[in-house]
Amino acid sequence: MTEQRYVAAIDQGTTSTRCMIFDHAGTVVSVDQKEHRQIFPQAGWVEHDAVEIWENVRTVTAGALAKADLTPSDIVSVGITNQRETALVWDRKTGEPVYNAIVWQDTRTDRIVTKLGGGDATKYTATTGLPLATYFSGPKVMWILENVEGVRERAEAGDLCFGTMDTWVLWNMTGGTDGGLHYTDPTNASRTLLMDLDSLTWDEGICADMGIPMSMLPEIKSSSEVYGKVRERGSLRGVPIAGILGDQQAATFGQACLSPGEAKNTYGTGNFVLLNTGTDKVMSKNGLLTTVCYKIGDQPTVYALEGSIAVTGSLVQWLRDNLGMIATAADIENDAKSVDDNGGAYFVPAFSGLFAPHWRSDARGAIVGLTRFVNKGHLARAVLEATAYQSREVIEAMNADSGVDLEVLKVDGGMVVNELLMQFQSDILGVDVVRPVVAETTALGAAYAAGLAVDFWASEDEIRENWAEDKTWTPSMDDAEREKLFAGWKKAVTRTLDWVDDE
Ligand SMILES: Nc1ncnc2c1ncn2[C@@H]1O[C@H](COP(=O)(O)OP(=O)(O)O)[C@@H](O)[C@H]1O
Ligand SMILES: O=P(O)(O)OC[C@H](O)CO
Repeated sequence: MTEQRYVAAIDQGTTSTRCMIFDHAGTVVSVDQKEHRQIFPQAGWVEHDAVEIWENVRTVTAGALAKADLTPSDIVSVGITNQRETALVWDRKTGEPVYNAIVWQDTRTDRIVTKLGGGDATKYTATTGLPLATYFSGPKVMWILENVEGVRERAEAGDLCFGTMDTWVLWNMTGGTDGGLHYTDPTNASRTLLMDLDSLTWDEGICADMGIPMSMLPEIKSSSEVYGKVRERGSLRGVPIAGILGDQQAATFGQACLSPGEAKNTYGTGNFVLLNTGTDKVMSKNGLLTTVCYKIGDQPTVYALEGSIAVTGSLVQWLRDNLGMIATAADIENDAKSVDDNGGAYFVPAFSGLFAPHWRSDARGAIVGLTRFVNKGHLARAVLEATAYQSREVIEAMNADSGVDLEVLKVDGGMVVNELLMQFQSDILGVDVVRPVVAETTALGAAYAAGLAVDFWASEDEIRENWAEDKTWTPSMDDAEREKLFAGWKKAVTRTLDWVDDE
């Protein structure tokens, strides 16, 4: 009987919002997707219109149901997954955001984080697992409180809510101003710089340092439990909302990296490598983040080490949208195939500074090694190679921190259709790279979390059984060539540092 029923997942990503419906085998039954505007008010700032995003959630939810010709009674539960860190503050009485959502890539909090740390970027690392960096939500909320008129008073009066996009979507789906639930899960909360990684509670001292009233913060629930039901006017009316995972943790879950030592790399706007470290919290000495991987109901918390890379697929977008060098993202592969190598050119896309393992907000992008020999094909290769080198940097750091020597890297995300990139990734790492049949692992992971909570899937074993390989790439580059290329990359990275002057 269960085979006739389905689980839905809402994936609120950086560039688009999707709703996907899955059956019991984890197969995609239908998808609907809509992009939203990327707002760049000034250099280094990135915002989203949260009202537009909520409208898109409604549109794609209705769209996915219609495409599969399903009604809410066919759906056992719905999960939410989301771009992480992106911070929103809204009025709990009117439902109106006080400012656009400040996106994870935004670097406007540069000076705020430097001041907070007083020269020590690791000030909150022991508690939160994170370095002080512009990437995380807390300083973004601080910026809103300090810079949007009247907001601090309203926050102190208890009128405002803070949330990452999971919370915004959940609050609206469950009724908004009419009883909306103000909850988040530990994977999202662990990206705010405000949560204690051991107790999974908000740290009052850090909140006080940032001037963030505790009344603004959502309640931290688990990643898999029934939080509530969709509001009566919603197209999924009455369906239990039963899973919340940040998108990279959701992809880890959807890739069935459910045992310590298993890792995945997601190739989207940025790249995010997560290694499941089990119930052990591994603190990084090599520039990685310690984060919550998932917490299923009242089971013990599972942690992960994460290597977050800010710019990978978005570099391909930049080539398309800002330079017009390619017409579609897929064109980059043909251009790259027109040459045998990078011709000596390296492209370091430090557009938001450099994230893991460097954490250098003073870095900016650079193309180095240019000669008159370099042509469009070489640059296309340099663009794709940048993703693979950055991935190797964080995987090396992971090995140093955890001792785990990956035998195989599971991959997913929008860039993994690029065969040249996948082969180069395997070559530059010297390990097998494997892509699963269902590459939509982010939405799948959220669906699994929501399905486990209502016993649609009985256990994590069923999730492991559903995972199936589509294609594997094996290394074909000799060691000397591999190390020569990677040494070139490391040298190129040094050329991007110390670029932004302190004003
Ligand atoms: N064939 C391709 N080669 C290289 N990059 C690609 C290709 N197709 C899509 N991309 C990149 O993949 C990214 C989209 O991946 P996706 O997983 O949908 O992103 P996100 O979830 O971060 O919004 C875009 O940045 C796009 O430039
Ligand atoms: O929406 P994505 O896939 O670009 O993922 C964004 C990450 O969650 C940022 O930490």
